[in-house]
Amino acid sequence: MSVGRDAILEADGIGVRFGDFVALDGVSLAFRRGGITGIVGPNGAGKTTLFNVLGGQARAGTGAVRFDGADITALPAHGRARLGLTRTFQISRELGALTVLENLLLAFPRQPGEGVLPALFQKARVRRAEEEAIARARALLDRVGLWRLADAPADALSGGQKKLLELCRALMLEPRFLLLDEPAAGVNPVLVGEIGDFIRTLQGEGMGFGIVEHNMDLIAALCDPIYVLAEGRVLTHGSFREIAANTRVTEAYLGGVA
Ligand SMILES: Nc1ncnc2c1ncn2[C@@H]1O[C@H](COP(=O)(O)OP(=O)(O)OP(=O)(O)O)[C@@H](O)[C@H]1O
Repeated sequence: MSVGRDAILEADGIGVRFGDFVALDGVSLAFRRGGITGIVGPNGAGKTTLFNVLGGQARAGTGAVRFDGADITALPAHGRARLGLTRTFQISRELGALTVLENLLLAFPRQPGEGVLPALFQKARVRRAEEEAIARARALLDRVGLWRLADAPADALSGGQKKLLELCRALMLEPRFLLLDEPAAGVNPVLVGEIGDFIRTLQGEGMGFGIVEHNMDLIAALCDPIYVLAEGRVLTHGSFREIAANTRVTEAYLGGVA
């Protein structure tokens, strides 16, 4: 399957080493504009490392990353977010102590400082930005049914609610393309379904996704194409039916890359 000119995000020959260990070895893949692309593979295959390179949290030793035709290989994460590319992060212990609403407000992009503005205008501008952030946060929390928990500490949420909060944090940046790191991990099956529905709704609004996930039900329900990573390389890619029928994929999951 070729994504070709439909690609919004592309990785080209990405190589990452940790000392002598090769975590990614010339990985090339493409994410379709407005599509939902899956990345699966056994533990240690390099999926999170690849997401870090795509999101700007880590630099590759070799290769290039392009977003919407622009070379973003050297662009830091906040620069990528400004272009419309962002990713989710697990709610850390520090963020868990903050309320649900505070988590979203912290994620709101800050305006670049304009030091020459008189203090009075600056204040008005900051207040407007705060009001905008609160309105955006409220609208998102309403959508996922978490507004009633706005003042609760994030740590008090269930695993699934935390995943929805992670998603909303990323949505505060109004991305065009979102990388989701294990959106179903630690989530009960009912909420996995709800998270999947929400992703589909966002896709219907024009957003594209890349999803790293071990939950094959969610991958099968949402993703096409799906890339299979094993030992730092792309083993194959295709529809869920195609990769499920590929014996090299089964073997990779059982421990030996064919
Ligand atoms: N900072 C690091 N230093 C050394 N080795 C690392 C580092 N980060 C990752 N690795 C190694 O690189 C390999 C790929 O790790 P990565 O987390 O990308 O895999 P993964 O496919 O996301 O695995 P999982 O499904 O278990 O999350 C692993 O062997 C891991 O131990």
